[in-house]
Amino acid sequence: MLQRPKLILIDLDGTLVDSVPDLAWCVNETLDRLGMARHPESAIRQWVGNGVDRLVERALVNDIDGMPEADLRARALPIFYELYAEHTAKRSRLYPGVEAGLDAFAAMGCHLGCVTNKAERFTLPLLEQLGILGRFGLVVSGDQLPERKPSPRPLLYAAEHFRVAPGDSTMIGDSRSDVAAARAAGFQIVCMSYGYNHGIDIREEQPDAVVDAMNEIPALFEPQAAG
Ligand SMILES: O=C(O)COP(=O)(O)O
Ligand SMILES: [Mg+2]
Repeated sequence: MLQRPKLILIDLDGTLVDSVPDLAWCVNETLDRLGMARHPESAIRQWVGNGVDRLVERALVNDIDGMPEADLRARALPIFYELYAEHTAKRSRLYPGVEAGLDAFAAMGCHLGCVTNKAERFTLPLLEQLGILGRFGLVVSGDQLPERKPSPRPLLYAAEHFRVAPGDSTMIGDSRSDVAAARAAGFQIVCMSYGYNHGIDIREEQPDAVVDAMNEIPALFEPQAAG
């Protein structure tokens, strides 16, 4: 059993939202406009998780570790930003079990926050358009603090905001960055089996638990002490 948390922080892409259909559409439209070859959605899926700039950089060189020339990057990013601002939630959907999971966390009396590496200008509209922005007492986006996941900093910032100790906090995510950030922050970490961990099974990162749907998570926590 996992300790019953007072604070739950939840990752966005690959955890709450299947955002790859919009991200892939925008990446490929950007590549088209630059006269470059498109990529299959399955490749693009592996590049999500380190922010939208990093996604575009990887797509421009078709390599998760690569970096494009500065002027190609500078031409591509504004095209992608303009497209993604329009296509933030056109094809993106909440995963099954997310709303029921959020209901259950609220019923447990937990503070809830969203901690993502996605830039704020896309994070807030995405949460809003999918109808779950109001569920979170705090949203920490990838460009809001000097460091993002896998740094523990956004998690510790949120714990401080809610005045909850890291040892009473749980992170829910889908990638090795979420596991690393949670471990370094002293949070418990639960991962979703369905997310985007760069094509690698998240079980290899040894989170405290792996589940197939968010509404399975409340049953992992020890029951509330009587009285
Ligand atoms: O790569 C991104 O833009 C965001 O990814 P995350 O929500 O999984 O942190
Ligand atoms: Mg994620």
